[in-house]
This record gives sequence, C-alpha cells and structure tokens, in this order.
Amino acid sequence: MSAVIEARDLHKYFGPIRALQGVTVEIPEGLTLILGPNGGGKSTFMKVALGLYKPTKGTVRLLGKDPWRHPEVRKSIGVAFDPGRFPKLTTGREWLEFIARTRGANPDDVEKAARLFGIEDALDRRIDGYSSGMVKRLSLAQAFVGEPEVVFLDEPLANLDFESVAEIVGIIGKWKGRGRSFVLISHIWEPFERLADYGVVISGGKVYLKGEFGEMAGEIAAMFRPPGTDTAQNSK
Ligand SMILES: Nc1ncnc2c1ncn2[C@@H]1O[C@H](COP(=O)(O)OP(=O)(O)OP(=O)(O)O)[C@@H](O)[C@H]1O
Repeated sequence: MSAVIEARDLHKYFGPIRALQGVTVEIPEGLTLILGPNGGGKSTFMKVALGLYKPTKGTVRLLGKDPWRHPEVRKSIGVAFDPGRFPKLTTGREWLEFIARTRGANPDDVEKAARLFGIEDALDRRIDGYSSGMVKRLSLAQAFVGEPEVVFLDEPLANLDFESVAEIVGIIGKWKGRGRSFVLISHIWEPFERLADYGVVISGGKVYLKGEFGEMAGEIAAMFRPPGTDTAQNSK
C-alpha cells in the first residue's frame, strides 16, 4: 500500500476562516493519531483527505489517488464522524445496509459489524431511540462494515464509559494486528499510546508536530498536562 494520506501545502478556507494553512504530511500505514486543540483544523484535514471538501490550494492523495477526482477510492475506507449524523427515522440496520451498498460490501457484513460493537439487538430499532453510547457504537460499526483497508475515526471514544473505552481500543488493536490501518482524531489519546505508530498535531491550521509516535509521546503528554503541573508532581 502507498501512504494512506499524502498532503502537500494543503489549504482550506471557508470564506474568511483559514481552517488549513499549508499542511504537509505523509501519513503511513499503521495507526496514526491526529491531535490538537479545538478548532485547530483536524476534522477539516480529514474531510479534505477524504475528498468531501475541495482544497483551496495544495494537493492531497488518499491511497495514492486524488480523492476529489477519484471518489471511488473511498470504497476502501471506513469513516465515522463525531458527532455521527444519521437519519433519525431509519433503523440501525437500514443505515448500515445503506453504508454497505455505498462501499460495495455484502449485506451479511452488516450483522457482523453490528455484533462487533454489540448493537445487534438494536439493529431493527429506530436510531432516534438509541442512547448516545449506542449511537457511537453504530457510527463505529458503520466504519467497520465490509472490513475496509483503512478506518478513519473522529473521536472514537467520545460518549463511552470506561469499560466501553477498553473494549473499543481492544477492537482497534485487534484489527490493526490484522493489517488494517487507522487514522484517529482523539482528544482522549492515552488509551491509544501503545498502539500508535505515527502522530500529527494540527493547531491553527498548521502541522505543529509530526513523527513516530514513540518519539513524540513525551512532548504530547506535556502539551496535554494541565498548566502548573509537571512530571515530578504527577509521579507523587
Ligand atoms: N463547514 C465549515 N464551514 C465554515 N467553517 C468551518 C467549517 N468546518 C470547519 N470550519 C472552521 O474551521 C476551523 C477548523 O475546524 P475543525 O472542525 O477542522 O477543527 P478541529 O481541530 O476538528 O476541532 P475540534 O477538536 O473542536 O473538533 C474552525 O474555525 C471551524 O469553525
């Protein structure tokens, strides 16, 4: 596989808002964590990389292809946004079947993905009756339907209790072990520390840090530490 994402001098403006201002990064296979402050440009980067937004300037390749010109490349990618947006009057099954069709997956994959995230018993209920944890599980199931090569998840651990966090991280680790790649945007990054291969910090529409995750974990931990605390205090 070529790099999952190759971005060169990527800019994205929304009128006067400069959401991305020259992002250059190569996201390799494996598990990549995209971190950074609220409004920094992480989701915009993901949407431009997926070909959902057209870059204002610069280029992006998704699995070696321009996703804007070759939207079919998205068939190899599973995606879950946060918050997940669903047509409320449909059932979980109808929604996952729709996703399976767009990805050219088998309808049997719907049950499989639902079982993976423990929502198989809710599949025939309308999504507007789901709890927020179930909605999160539905959006994760959507990303895994058809076992795509690469899975993009925006805040996969939001709205989950402690046990569920461990369960979801376990599923991601298992799939990574089977050769799947992940691009995760997560403010809750510690549970992924051992799984992450590569890290990118996007802030103010620019790449603030990028590299092998193991080499930048210390810097990232320092960025997320509350002001006024240091390592010595934390270890007491
Ligand atoms: N569709 C849009 N129209 C106008 N402005 C947008 C749009 N999408 C994002 N923005 C703006 O672009 C900037 C970057 O937003 P983005 O959602 O990419 O940040 P983020 O890093 O994902 O933030 P968060 O951690 O809060 O989810 C923000 O100023 C946001 O308001």
